[in-house]
Amino acid sequence: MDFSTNGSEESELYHAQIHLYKHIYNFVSSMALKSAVELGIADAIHNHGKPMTLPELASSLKLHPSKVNILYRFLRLLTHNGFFAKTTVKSNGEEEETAYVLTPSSKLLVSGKSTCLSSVVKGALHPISLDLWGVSKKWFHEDKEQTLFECATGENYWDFLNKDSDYLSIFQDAMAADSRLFKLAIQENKHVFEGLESLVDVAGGTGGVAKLIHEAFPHIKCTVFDQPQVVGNLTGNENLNFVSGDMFKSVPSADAVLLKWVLHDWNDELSLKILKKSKEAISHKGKDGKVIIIDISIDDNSDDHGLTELQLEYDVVMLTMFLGKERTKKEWEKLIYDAGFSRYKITPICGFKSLIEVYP
Ligand SMILES: C[S@@+](CC[C@H](N)C(=O)[O-])C[C@H]1O[C@@H](n2cnc3c(N)ncnc32)[C@H](O)[C@@H]1O
Repeated sequence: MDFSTNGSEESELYHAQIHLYKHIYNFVSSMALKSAVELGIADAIHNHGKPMTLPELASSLKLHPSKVNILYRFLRLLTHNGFFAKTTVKSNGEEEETAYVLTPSSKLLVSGKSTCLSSVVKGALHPISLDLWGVSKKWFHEDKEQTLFECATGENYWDFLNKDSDYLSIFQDAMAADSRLFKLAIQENKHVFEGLESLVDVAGGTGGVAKLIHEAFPHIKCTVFDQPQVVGNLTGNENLNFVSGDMFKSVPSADAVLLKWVLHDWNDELSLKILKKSKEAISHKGKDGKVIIIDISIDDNSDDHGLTELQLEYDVVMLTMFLGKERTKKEWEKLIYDAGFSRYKITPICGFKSLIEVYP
């Protein structure tokens, strides 16, 4: 050992080692979660309708008997991580047996529910999302402005996505799932949409969010604006229509522009272009038009370590996939004022995101 230790140095050393090892092996927790989703553990427990013992779970998942102990070991980690909880049930012989129940986190993995986020697990932990990290050293040393994704695959993410229909649908499912949770945020922030007669959801994907707004405010004329390959074949109705185009060229006119999970994909220069096109789109409303941004606003002063960690992880995901970024309040303010808007209001929503109303 390089340095002599007294009690407190030893304790610091061991704490540091635990801290380091925990971060080295964090991926095991992510992968165990992915396995749970692929096996359908949350669905099995949910469908069982009562606490489920290990043999019951293994049988429902149709696992070979040799895998029951492996399932137990995965469940032990996932239970420790808060995805399942243990209780006891009495078996036929009145003997007490351990059984598993869902927790609020694993309830988010139950298929068919409007709050199901399994597709986000599948998308974020897909081999395509993980393999790129293998070239990160090369990426750092290359004198080329490109994403880690481009460095790994030779293509930008959107081109790649549009060529691989299986991966495209995983991506769209993940986006749609994330958007469904937005329903709660709409209910809690009705005032943001009240008084609007029209809204265009720019880069709105397949329209998940616009449909929620349409349900909550049927009188608002909603337009979903996205690339031709995303919305070209979609049909809507009188108050929900799909328009294809390029948001860097122009944005359809409306009382409000919604940019949900969009600006974090782009660097400041391109985000500024999108914001300026959005400002043009609401110009007919004068001072009454608004742009509604849903994105992360990093709070540097937050004492919620887990929340900040998640926001900073998202930032690195956006950087590596798109050269995009998650922004602090100060960075949002600069971008908003640089785009020519005069005021803004930030409201935290959905736990880790923010709704930013921006006015001309
Ligand atoms: C992260 S997704 C956001 C989807 C949606 N807003 C949501 O929250 O579910 C980004 C979207 O930007 C769209 N997009 C990318 N480049 C675009 C462009 N130049 N014009 C319009 N949409 C674009 C993509 O097709 C994709 O649907």
